[in-house]
Amino acid sequence: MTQEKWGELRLRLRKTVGQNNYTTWIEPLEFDRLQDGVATFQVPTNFMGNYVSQNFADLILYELNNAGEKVQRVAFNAVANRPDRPTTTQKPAAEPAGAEPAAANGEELQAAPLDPRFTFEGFVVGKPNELAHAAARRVAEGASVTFNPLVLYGGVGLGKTHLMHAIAWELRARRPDLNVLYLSAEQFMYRFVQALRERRMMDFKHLFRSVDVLMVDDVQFIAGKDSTQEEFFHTFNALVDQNKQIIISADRAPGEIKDLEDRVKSRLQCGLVVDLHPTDYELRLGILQNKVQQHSATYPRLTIADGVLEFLAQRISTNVRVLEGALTRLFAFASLVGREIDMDLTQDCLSDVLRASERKISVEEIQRRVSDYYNIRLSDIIGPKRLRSYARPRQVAMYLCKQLTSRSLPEIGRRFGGRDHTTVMHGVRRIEELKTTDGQIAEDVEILRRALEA
Ligand SMILES: Nc1ncnc2c1ncn2[C@@H]1O[C@H](COP(=O)(O)OP(=O)(O)OP(=O)(O)O)[C@@H](O)[C@H]1O
Repeated sequence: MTQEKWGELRLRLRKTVGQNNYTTWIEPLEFDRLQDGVATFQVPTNFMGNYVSQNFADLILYELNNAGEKVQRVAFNAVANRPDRPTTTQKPAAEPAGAEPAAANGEELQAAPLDPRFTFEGFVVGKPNELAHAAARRVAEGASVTFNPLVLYGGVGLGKTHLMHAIAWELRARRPDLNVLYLSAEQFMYRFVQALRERRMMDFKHLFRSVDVLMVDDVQFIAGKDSTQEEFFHTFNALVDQNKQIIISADRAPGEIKDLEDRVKSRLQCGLVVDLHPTDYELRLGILQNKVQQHSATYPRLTIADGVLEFLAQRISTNVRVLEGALTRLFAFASLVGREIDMDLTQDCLSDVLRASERKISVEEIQRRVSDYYNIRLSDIIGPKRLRSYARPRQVAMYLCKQLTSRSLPEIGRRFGGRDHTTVMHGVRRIEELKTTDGQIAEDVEILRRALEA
């Protein structure tokens, strides 16, 4: 592909993602090469590479193929990286113990940029994250240090980095006098290795000991890297001695990080350790509603049909990043095809994501649960009787099959005694209507859904 062609494609992407996203994320991408089905772009930083890869890679891939290029994958390479350490959708793999990489030059050695969207205002609070949020808020007040360090831990994509950036933004606003340094554990290591190579350890020590608030993201990265851990330990102690605030994130509780020295573990456990629990349905729905508002600013003409967000919150329960990615993709595709975001578009556009996060709920299980619930026989749900006392539970079961499985309408029809797909569609629509007018049906459906998902 030529640079000119990329230039044209880029402009097409601007239409889809909106001017703001374009200026921040797409315009800085430099097309490098297309080889063996992989289109590689240069990006200024790792952070940006990860972000673009998570949020826009699908769209870029789509546009490239749409323009006739044969591309299977897009990759983003931070300018500061060595050529053999590309930034792809994955987080950097941990180095084998002791094998610390050579230092990189340039951008990567600066403090990591803060994502403008990762603020407290943009963080949706629910039961699973309320403690972590409250602790983060407290630290962000910048008052006297009450717990040191604050350790936020939790599984992938549950909002650790978001909360850390939010603290940093808030501190910048409230206490501009404080020297706040936010960086990933990986960057800490690069800085350390570079200082060693350039024989500038004094500068390194001075820099890290002069910050007022040190925030280190993904600390599990330094596990197994002995000299980096040692330096981290000394930095940590020096700052705690000066009563400077330290905030750490990790993907698991400090005690459970393999190959992290005991002395580092015990230091991390000295302060307040709070975890972000996996999201629940209500939190996921809240996050989706919040993100829809953000997308609506970019795509003011797009509408989203009732039930779509509830469906996504039910079906995608892995992590928030996947949920967000799904929504970004939906908006992008809906704007490309100029359609409302309804259930059909959602199922078409997200079939891979939905399949991947599909629960193991079968049509048979739904039929069994529903018949137990309404105290009728399984054969009455599947059989031909049209009595209301069978027909309504049958429609509820069809509705739940449509919501909770990836079966198509004809497939569902077949499993309900060989009924036609239009009968299933009618049943699903009927329950959708009744859910809004008949409180009893709404409650039945909700109880059954929860029982099936439990
Ligand atoms: N409660 C929330 N409200 C709004 N957005 C959220 C929330 N939790 C997570 N997100 C969003 O989900 C995405 C992933 O979050 P983040 O990067 O903070 O996860 P993480 O826990 O640091 O993951 P990792 O372990 O991969 O580093 C971000 O875009 C973030 O804004």
